[in-house]
Amino acid sequence: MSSPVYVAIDTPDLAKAETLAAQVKRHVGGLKLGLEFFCANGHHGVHEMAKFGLPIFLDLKLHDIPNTVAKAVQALHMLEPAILTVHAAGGRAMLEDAKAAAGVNTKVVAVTVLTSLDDADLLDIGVGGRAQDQVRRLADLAQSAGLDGIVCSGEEVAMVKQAWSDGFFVVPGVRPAGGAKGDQKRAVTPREALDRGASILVVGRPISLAEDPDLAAREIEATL
Ligand SMILES: O=c1ccn([C@@H]2O[C@H](COP(=O)(O)O)[C@@H](O)[C@H]2O)c(=O)[nH]1
Repeated sequence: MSSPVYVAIDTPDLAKAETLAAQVKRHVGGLKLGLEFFCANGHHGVHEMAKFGLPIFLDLKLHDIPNTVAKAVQALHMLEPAILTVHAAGGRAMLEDAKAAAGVNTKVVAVTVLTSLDDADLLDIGVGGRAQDQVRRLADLAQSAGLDGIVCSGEEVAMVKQAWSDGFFVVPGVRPAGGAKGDQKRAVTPREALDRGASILVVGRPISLAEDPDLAAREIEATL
C-alpha cells in the first residue's frame, strides 16, 4: 500500500524540487506542488515532476468567480493532477463549476480554514466563532456541492468524517512530536491525523528542511 504522506515541494527552484523528490520518492505517496513552485515553473515544471511516477497534487487553492475558476481548472486538464484544491469560501456555484470542469481522474478538494489560522485570526477577517465551526460549515458546503473532499487540520478531521464517511480528507500542518510548528497553528502529529481519519497527510518543512530528507520521510513513515 502506498504511503499516505504527500511531500510539499515548496520551492521555486526546479532543480531543488527534483533533488528533493529523488531523495524521498520511495517513502512518500505523492508530490504536492503549490503556488510557489507553479508560479515559477508552470506546466513545464509539473511535467518534469510527473516523471517521478508519483501522483501529483496541485495545491493552487483557486478562489475567484465561478467562470474564472472553471476556465482555470480546464486549463489544468492536460496536467492530469490527482488532486486539485480550490477555496471553499469561493461559494457553492464556484465549487460546483470547478468540479464540473475537472477531469474524471482529478479529485477536487476544498480548503476550509487554513491550518495557519486560529480563532483569533478568524475574528480578524470577520468570521466569529471557532475554527472548527467554520470548518464544519464549509465541509457541509463542499459535500453538498459535489466535491470529493476537503482540506482541514487534524483537529477537525474526525468531526467532519462523522458526517461525510466517504469524503477525501487532506490534512496539512502535521508535525512529528516536538517538531517546530513554524506558522502552523492547528497542528497534530502524523499518527494523530491518520487515527482521526485523514486520507492523506501533507508534510513539507519537517522533510524538506531536514538534514537528511529521506531519513525524515522514513522516520515519519515508521510512525504510521
Ligand atoms: O490549510 C492549509 C492548506 C495547505 N497547506 C499547505 O501544506 C503545506 C504545509 O507545509 P509545512 O512546511 O509542512 O508546514 C504547504 O505547502 C502549505 O501551502 C497548509 O499548510 N495548510
